[in-house]
Amino acid sequence: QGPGGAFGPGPAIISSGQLTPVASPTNSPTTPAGTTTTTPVSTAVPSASVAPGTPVPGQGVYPPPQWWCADGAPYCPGPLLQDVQLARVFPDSKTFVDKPTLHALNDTLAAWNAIGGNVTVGAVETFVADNFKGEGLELEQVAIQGFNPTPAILNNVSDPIYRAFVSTVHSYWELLIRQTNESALCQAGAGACASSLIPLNHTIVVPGGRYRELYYWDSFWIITGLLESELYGYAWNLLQNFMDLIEVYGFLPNGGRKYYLNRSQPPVFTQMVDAYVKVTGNVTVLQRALPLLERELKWFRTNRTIEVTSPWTNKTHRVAHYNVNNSAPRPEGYVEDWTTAFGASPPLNESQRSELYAELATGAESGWDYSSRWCKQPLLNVSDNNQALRTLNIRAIVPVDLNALLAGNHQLLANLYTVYGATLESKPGNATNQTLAKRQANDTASVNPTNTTNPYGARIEHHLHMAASYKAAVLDLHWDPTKAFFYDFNTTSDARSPVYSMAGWWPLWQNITPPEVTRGNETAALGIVSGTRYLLGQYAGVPSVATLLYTGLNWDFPNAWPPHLYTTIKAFETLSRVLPNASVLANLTIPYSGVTSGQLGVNESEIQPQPATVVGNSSLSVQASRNASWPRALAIEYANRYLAAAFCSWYSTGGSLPGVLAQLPLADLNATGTYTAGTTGKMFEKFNVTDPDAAGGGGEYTVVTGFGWTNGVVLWAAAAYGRYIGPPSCPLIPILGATNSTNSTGTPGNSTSTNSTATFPQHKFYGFRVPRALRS
Ligand SMILES: OC[C@H]1O[C@H](O[C@H]2O[C@H](CO)[C@@H](O)[C@H](O)[C@H]2O)[C@H](O)[C@@H](O)[C@@H]1O
Repeated sequence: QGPGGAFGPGPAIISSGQLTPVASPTNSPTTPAGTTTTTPVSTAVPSASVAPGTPVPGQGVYPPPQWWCADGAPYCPGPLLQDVQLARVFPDSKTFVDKPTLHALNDTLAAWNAIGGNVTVGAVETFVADNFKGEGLELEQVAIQGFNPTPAILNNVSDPIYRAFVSTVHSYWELLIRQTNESALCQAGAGACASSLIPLNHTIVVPGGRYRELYYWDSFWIITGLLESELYGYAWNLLQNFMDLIEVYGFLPNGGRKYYLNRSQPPVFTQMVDAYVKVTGNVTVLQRALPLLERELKWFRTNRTIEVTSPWTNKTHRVAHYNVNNSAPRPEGYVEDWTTAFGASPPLNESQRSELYAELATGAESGWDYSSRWCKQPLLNVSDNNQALRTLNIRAIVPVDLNALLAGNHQLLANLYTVYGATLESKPGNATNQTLAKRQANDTASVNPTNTTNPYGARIEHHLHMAASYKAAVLDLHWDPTKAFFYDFNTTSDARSPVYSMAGWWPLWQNITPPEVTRGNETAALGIVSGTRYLLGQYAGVPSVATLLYTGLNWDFPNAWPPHLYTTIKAFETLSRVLPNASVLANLTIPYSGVTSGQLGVNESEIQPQPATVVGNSSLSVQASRNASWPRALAIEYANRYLAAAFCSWYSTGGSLPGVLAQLPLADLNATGTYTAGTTGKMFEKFNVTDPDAAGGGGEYTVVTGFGWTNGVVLWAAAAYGRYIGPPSCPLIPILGATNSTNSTGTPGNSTSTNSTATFPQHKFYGFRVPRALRS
């Protein structure tokens, strides 16, 4: 990869007109186009936080031009970008690079050059105000089409509060659907304005907040939710956009901005196509998708694999790692990356800085930006993350989740060829085609490489071989039979990483079971879940905490991310399938002493405490889980915790459900420390393992709300497990259920819940609220 590498001499750019919009296949669900509604464009005004005459730091030392950014636009690393970003006229580095220029690129560059040397913060402030438009202007919100206010999944949710909540989350898609705003688009050429947006031909669904464009791996959970919401057309549109992107660039970039073109993200496109085909039975999408799925997987194989010899078996495996060719700060994280390089001691020389920038971009490619998983010394200085970030070593790590995912992708692609080949064999228009496809897509056993009648026999064989190859690597390099869990493999130390992380569930998500478990050994399987059974009892919030190390990084304790809630439950579902006769346990949770030795990578004394101020641990509140086999019970309890966290954090930021649940009084909302006056409930991008009421935190930006994958996983969890889950219970938050009864169901200091059958808001909880801000 590099100049002339992945996609030719310069960046190829999709612009309207360059790509022929793809027609909807005849039997696809309606593909919505857009009727514009109010476009939520914010125009952050540049504002200096120091005296205008203050010189911008760092002048004269700039990173080299980057291979992916040949047009000298303001979002490309160079003097303009660095001086503007280091003037810090916006609190968030992403704001500036999302602003299109007001005038032609040439005029903008001329205005910049006119400033001359010795750039001051005031000069930057004026330059940005005079030459740039609102960030995100090139995308517009569109009115949702084909919206069914009562999708079938609502019937799967027993509790009335949750049902109304899920219905509300379902309605949030409209807030996140965008289409390229043709009228605001910068055309190609020197006389045109410049914008970092990659224009797309179809509607997208954005995560929300500062993430105002398409994101690659987020879109898998977004599509999962869209399918639950019966919004098949928007799922189809996302797939078409991804296919357009593969056609133009040869791979899928991190997101829909040109500054993301030097990297990808966890490759979940095959999973998206598979999910779409399974739910809709629409296999015609495969006609275009199959060659492009091939292309994406080949890109990973060509650009992101290395050979590693196992220290245990001496076998050599070709395995994937994240690896970005980059020698400049990330444009959207410029201040942060520059500060990591320059703001900590000892000073780094130019080549050390280049290496660091490659590591930082590679961390972003992993989706886990950033985490103790990738650091040589994650706990070096927890009050200054720059110290740990300087020890990033991600390119030398063979991530367990990535390799498990690739194994699963090849398996799914073999399945999809089988399905598509079968439909070609039957007559076009045959009414049984879709039924057949749907059945086969759900039946992995249907893949038969010796099926000579399938025209794709050779491709099926190839992908089964690739799946087996990645699977063998995962079981050799990542599975630790002593600790009974899957870990990253570190090529620097030639050993497995000691960090217990949620990535370790991905092999089971992708149906890779260790040999002990495959043989039906329940004791071995209980060893795998021992750590998570302990965490379920230890913490009050969503137990799928990224890691157990409290570093202050975004993908570490206490943050629990929606994708991992999903993949962990999927892993439990795999165990449930492999062990159909698994026991019903008297106690689902266990003490630390019951955890397989060494599994969690930290001693009991190093386990972060559950703050006593958060009471009302909602674990094991689900009656159904008490009678279920343990893999199923774990899945139910995880879903319960997740729905509780999504609901409670939304409710404590002003959420209400007309006729079902009143908004909290202002005094209570203010006490939460997360409420912003005048707003309604927020859907957070991540949660806190210790507190179902709170959002996650840390990382390089303020917690984001919206939020695509959060909503997608709420809808999925509700559809799959909502029937088992009773009323929500939020620690120390009075739930103002609509009821005529004045009976209190709570006592001071306990969490509570309410039945929600009646009609008028009433305080149901006479407890007290501990302001989050006062908690340790
Ligand atoms: O601006 C900082 C980084 O933001 C993104 O990463 C985070 O948000 C994404 C969107 O929800 C998510 O996909 C990713 O896992 C998060 O860590 C972006 O993807 C990064 O490239 C970017 O540097």
